[in-house]
Amino acid sequence: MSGAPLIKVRGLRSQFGSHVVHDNLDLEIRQGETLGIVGGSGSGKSVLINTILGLKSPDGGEILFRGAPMSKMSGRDRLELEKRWGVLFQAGALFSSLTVQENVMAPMREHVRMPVSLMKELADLKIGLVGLSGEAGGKFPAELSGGMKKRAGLARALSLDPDILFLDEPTAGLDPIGASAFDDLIKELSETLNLTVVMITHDLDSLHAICDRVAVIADKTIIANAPLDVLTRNPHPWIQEYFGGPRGRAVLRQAAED
Ligand SMILES: Nc1ncnc2c1ncn2[C@@H]1O[C@H](COP(=O)(O)OP(=O)(O)OP(=O)(O)O)[C@@H](O)[C@H]1O
Repeated sequence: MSGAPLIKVRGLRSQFGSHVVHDNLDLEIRQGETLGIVGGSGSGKSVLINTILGLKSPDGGEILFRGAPMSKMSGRDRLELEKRWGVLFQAGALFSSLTVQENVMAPMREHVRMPVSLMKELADLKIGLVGLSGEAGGKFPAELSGGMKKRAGLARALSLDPDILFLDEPTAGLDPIGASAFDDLIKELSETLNLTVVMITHDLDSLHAICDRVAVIADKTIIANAPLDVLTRNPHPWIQEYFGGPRGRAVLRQAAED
């Protein structure tokens, strides 16, 4: 279920030296939706997410949160806001020297004051929520499979009960069964926790399985942002090539049968 605009990117320009990545890019993320972001390699998907997250400053344009420019927020308001955002980066980025439980507790230690026993309890709750056993909580990242690492990363992203979840290629590196199970998990969590999900992905199955809308980056801007069935009728050459290839056609055939 999606609703009012939550985040608006308006006229974004991003560049590194003379290399312009985004030029006059507009994007709207709606409350409660799962938005997929696709685009060729190097088209600026990660830079876009990093800019929304405040890890990179816009070189032009602005990011609005519930209508308010984020650049004008006080440091304190910004920090409060960021506590409500969960992020799962591409590599999972777990601390290798900490157990899964300690990894999930890390954002709590940084942002909230509560007894460690309560943090442990909450961390175990999140670990269960992503489908990991209690035993996994005591393991170190190196002892986990790729799929388990992703789940542990997701549990950490959920640590502070976020409203918005940013996922950078969450199913990359998983086998098709693992990827499909992870898609199901994200869908289930977004529905039960009423999350807004913004997800970079190259995975056509994920786009079909969980995204309400899909935004396409090409030519330094968002060229389309629509539900998958509408998007695939867009004549832009990149969209036609992406969705019209053999893998794209297979997913769309499946979508038509569902
Ligand atoms: N810190 C940086 N310094 C210089 N250039 C950068 C930096 N970060 C990103 N870029 C450049 O910005 C462009 C967009 O990068 P970005 O990582 O957003 O692409 P992407 O669409 O996420 O690609 P992929 O699908 O391959 O992960 C690339 O040309 C990249 O080289």
